Amino acid sequence: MAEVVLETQALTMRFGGVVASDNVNFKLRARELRCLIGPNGAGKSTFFKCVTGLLTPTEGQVFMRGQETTGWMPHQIASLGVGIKTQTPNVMDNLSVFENIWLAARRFHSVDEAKHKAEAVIERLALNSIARSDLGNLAHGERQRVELGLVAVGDPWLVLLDEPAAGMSAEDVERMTEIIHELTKTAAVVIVEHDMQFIRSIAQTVTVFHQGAVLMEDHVDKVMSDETVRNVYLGKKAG
Ligand SMILES: Nc1ncnc2c1ncn2[C@@H]1O[C@H](COP(=O)(O)OP(=O)(O)OP(=O)(O)O)[C@@H](O)[C@H]1O
Repeated sequence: MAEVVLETQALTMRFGGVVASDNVNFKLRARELRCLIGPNGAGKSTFFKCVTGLLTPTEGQVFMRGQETTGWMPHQIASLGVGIKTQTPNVMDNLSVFENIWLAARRFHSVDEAKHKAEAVIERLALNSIARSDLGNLAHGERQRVELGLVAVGDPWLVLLDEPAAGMSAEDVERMTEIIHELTKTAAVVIVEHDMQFIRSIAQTVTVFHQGAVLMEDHVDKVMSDETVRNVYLGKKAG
């Protein structure tokens, strides 16, 4: 069986009296693709933030390739070879796509290597046609793809994405799907997502969150036809 690259043990996050993440035991193996789903307020973002270092869990532990990372800062986690895309854009509008990706590559590589790396990522993610355009002139979907380029340039073995398809057109979502499949050739990928069409097009296994806890973890088709899950999405009490 493939190596476990991400694991949480009894991960719990409280905000005052609110248990936003409730005793979550999660495991992801090398090159696995997993979507985290659930209705609004289910605890997906809180879990994502605890794993990516934006929050320190109140209780429990996070492990990446067996290394405990609980309480680490996002840049420390990134230095392990983990690519993180949050909902806050991390790009410079007045620089071109190539320059943005080159700058990200410089964090890991020498000047010359960074150039080769940036060119390779642009090729790999099919960004050639917009490589010389300034970020500020790009459409929303294109910017999202460039942000995945910034993630890919570090050759991550684990990629953590918060709503990469948010606000995208159907065509953009299709391109994003291709990029994510490309990433899974070399990395395990976790995606927090709302867009069910997108989830169906990329995911095999999904983890459903409800009231901070994992309600179900199974194949996307099985999950979507499950009555408890359907009730949770419709706001009925989970039985
Ligand atoms: N900083 C915070 N302070 C207090 N409560 C919070 C904070 N962040 C999240 N919560 C609460 O924790 C619970 C889980 O929220 P979270 O944002 O993780 O859910 P979510 O599944 O990501 O929701 P959405 O799909 O709407 O983004 C909610 O009840 C929310 O109000």
